[in-house]
Amino acid sequence: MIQLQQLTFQYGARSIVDRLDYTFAGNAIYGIIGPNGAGKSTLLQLIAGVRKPSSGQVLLEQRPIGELPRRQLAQRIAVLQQGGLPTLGFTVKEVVAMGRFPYQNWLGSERADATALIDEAIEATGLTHLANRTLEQLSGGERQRAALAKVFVQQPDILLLDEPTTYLDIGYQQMIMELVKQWQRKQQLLVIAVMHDLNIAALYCDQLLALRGGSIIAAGTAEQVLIPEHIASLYEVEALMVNHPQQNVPQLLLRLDLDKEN
Ligand SMILES: Nc1ncnc2c1ncn2[C@@H]1O[C@H](COP(=O)(O)OP(=O)(O)OP(=O)(O)O)[C@@H](O)[C@H]1O
Repeated sequence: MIQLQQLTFQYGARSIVDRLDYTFAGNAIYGIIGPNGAGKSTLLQLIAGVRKPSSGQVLLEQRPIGELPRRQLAQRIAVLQQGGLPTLGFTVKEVVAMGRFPYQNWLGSERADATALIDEAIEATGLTHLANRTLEQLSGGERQRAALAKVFVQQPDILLLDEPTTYLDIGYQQMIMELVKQWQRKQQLLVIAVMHDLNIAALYCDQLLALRGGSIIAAGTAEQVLIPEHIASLYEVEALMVNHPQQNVPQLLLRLDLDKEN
């Protein structure tokens, strides 16, 4: 469980994250939505412990996140950054194995052999045939899957995803979200994902948190959050909501101003 208590982050006098109170309970996928510059990535960095709050706090099981030793934090929280992984000449297998760093001693070895876990993660992400290729020889979608395999082997109980499907075609978007969902359900993880695609967010997230100007303007299920009034207030667009015929969740269509076209 992650609790935000009056969480605030400022650049100079400007509050990027402004006195947030919110609880992320375990075993669910939370989506953070909101316009560009709303403070979504900053919030994720505060939860990851890579930024320090200006005031207020992030609690992990009642303890301020800044008090936890780095290594212990890395065993609990994994972060999938925007754009996947940098390409530095490492193979898929080498990069995935790096997910085990938090469990290794200073000689780079760990008590249990993690080879089977690494192979399993590579297989689950459909990368077995690419395991010995270097990252620069992969497509963007394959690289994103390698990044996901790396966080799988980190065996966290909290997974933070910063726009996990950006730059991916719809096939890869669905594959990444399906993998995350299957893994989340199997391991009962807490997943917190910054999402730009509201329709994907509605399909995969159990709860949504809508941010604008560093404040929460709505929180709840997709049905509660994705209503035209909120969409207008977040993005300044007029939305038409339709029901997904299979999943019974809202999906968004843009309303066109037909007068403007003539
Ligand atoms: N180093 C910095 N100094 C000053 N302001 C910054 C700095 N880094 C980010 N900001 C500002 O903080 C605000 C929030 O940025 P953040 O990246 O958290 O937004 P976001 O909601 O993730 O946006 P996006 O959807 O565009 O990724 C933005 O207005 C941004 O310009």
